[in-house]
Amino acid sequence: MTTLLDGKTLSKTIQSELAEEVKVLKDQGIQPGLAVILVGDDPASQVYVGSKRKTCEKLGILSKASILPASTSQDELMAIVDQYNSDPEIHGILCQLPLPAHLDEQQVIEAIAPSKDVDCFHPENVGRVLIGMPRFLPCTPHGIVQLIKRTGIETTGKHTVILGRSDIVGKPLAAMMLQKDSGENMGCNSTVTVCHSATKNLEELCREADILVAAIGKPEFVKGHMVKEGAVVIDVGINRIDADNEKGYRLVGDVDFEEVKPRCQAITPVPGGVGPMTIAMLMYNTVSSARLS
Ligand SMILES: Nc1nc2c(c(=O)[nH]1)N[C@@H](CN(C=O)c1ccc(C(=O)N[C@@H](CCC(=O)O)C(=O)O)cc1)CN2
Repeated sequence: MTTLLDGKTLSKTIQSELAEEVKVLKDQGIQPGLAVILVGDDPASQVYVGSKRKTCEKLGILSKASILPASTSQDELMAIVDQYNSDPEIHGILCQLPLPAHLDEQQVIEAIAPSKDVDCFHPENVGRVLIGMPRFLPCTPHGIVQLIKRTGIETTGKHTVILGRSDIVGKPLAAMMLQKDSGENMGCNSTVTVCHSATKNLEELCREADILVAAIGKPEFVKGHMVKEGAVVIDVGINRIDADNEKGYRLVGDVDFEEVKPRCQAITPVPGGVGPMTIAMLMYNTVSSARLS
């Protein structure tokens, strides 16, 4: 029997825990607040920003948003970041990615005060994760580790193979899976291999994985023959492919779910796997930031 790693349900459990913590903070006179910046009209980004705002409301977190046109200039965007940096009601700031092509994402990321960088994208916070002294943990990798650990899946001594070397998922997840597990730091004591577009023996490496994480943005790339019997498969991909339905698309992951599922010990679905965990861990960071303020 394959275990379904149900991120939708686990994210609700984590949200309930956080709602309790928000109540405690409010009793102490601390109202957690998150600022979300969205530039342009990318439909998927609009969905994610909407979910972030709704989740804040549900948890009792103050949410402020700057929804800006695609024509916004770098200077205008930087001014908004500055404004939130000095806003005492705001403990977390995020700029939804990707930004329109004319804007410099890295400059925006580096302008966010590290103490309010709840995405954990600022170089200072990325560096802290790398040396095992995190202020925040990056949301998607942290969501993956929570899904694995709270299901009771062993990570110590296991071989984790990550497909994709993005700054948001592949690289920080590699650091967390590699990190020595010392109880509270979300380290996993795993042996890690990161595969990318120039990796030669990618299929062979995938077949060696005890834990296989697909984060390459290629619809249904991982096929049954690439997965070892009894592996744990984590699908980070959220790809919209054309479909003859009301929405005109359906979501598929980077894993061919039907082919891979029968071979696995456990697998995340898409939708309802890693995606909802990303938002839960963003809320976790916002509450932590308020607690630290
Ligand atoms: N500033 C950031 N930008 C982006 C991040 C991020 O963490 N910070 N990650 C992704 C987008 N993302 C959050 O922002 C995100 C992606 C997917 C989901 C999610 O819940 N997906 C659902 C399906 C939703 C749908 O219908 O499309 C699921 O998988 O079940 C949440 C957040 C890139 N940008």
